[in-house]
Amino acid sequence: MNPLVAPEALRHEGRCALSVNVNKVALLRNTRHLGIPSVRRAAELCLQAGAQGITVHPRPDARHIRTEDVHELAALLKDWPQAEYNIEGNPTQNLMDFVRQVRPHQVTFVPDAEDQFTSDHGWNLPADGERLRPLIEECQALGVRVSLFMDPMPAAMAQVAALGADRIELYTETFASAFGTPREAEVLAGFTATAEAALALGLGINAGHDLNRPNLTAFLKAVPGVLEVSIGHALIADALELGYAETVRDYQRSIQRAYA
Ligand SMILES: CC(=O)[C@@H](O)[C@H](O)COP(=O)(O)O
Ligand SMILES: NCC(=O)COP(=O)(O)O
Repeated sequence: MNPLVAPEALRHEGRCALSVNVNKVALLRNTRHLGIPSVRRAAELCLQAGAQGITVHPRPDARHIRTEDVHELAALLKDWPQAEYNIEGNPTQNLMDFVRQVRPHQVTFVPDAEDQFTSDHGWNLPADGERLRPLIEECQALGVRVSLFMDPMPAAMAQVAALGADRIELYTETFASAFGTPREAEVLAGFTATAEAALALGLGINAGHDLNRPNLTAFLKAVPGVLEVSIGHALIADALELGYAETVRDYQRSIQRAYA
């Protein structure tokens, strides 16, 4: 069992849950027909080490996470009742089938094109809003929390709230690329202002994209109320050197340092 407390309990402690994105384990696995490295085993080792959730982003071209991975991880997560399953994707493409079949704890709507290299922008509201509204309602009717992937734009938070979404996921690439440069403080201020606007409207806050061990503490110190970070690329790269367990523990230490 997960030795740490559940994400909802963490919220009350003012701490942040770590959801490990295992896309890149699948990417490596898919270069042979041998089934290694195992996505399921990677997720299990991360949960055993104290991760509070698993994230996948099954892209339409199945370049990494495949349909069977989504189902296998859903089965695994049933053995981890305190951990959360977060599925990311574009609800106008393949995402809703997964939501209907698997009913994860959370779905993150991301406005990616079918052949997107990697996610690189948030939703454009209100332009995309009316397409999203019925899909948000359907997810919520299935008991699935909905988070919208958003750029750091305080003024857009009212549109998110008006759509009835539960959370935003702050797209953090601009912070990651500014980290350690003279632009860092100014860029972080935009994230802080967006989080404050979201909190004032009762929205929950997640964050992700290019977060890593060096930049995570600074982000969480500056941005209030972050309930969950989903981290994949850097964390799996670290795990190639350190192993999953030591890597997850190290990211947890980075999170703890933000609230020390
Ligand atoms: C939604 C998001 O932030 C992405 O980071 C995404 O989940 C990663 O996708 P890739 O692993 O395909 O780059
Ligand atoms: N939602 C972001 C995510 O799951 C992982 O992004 P990255 O760490 O792979 O950039």
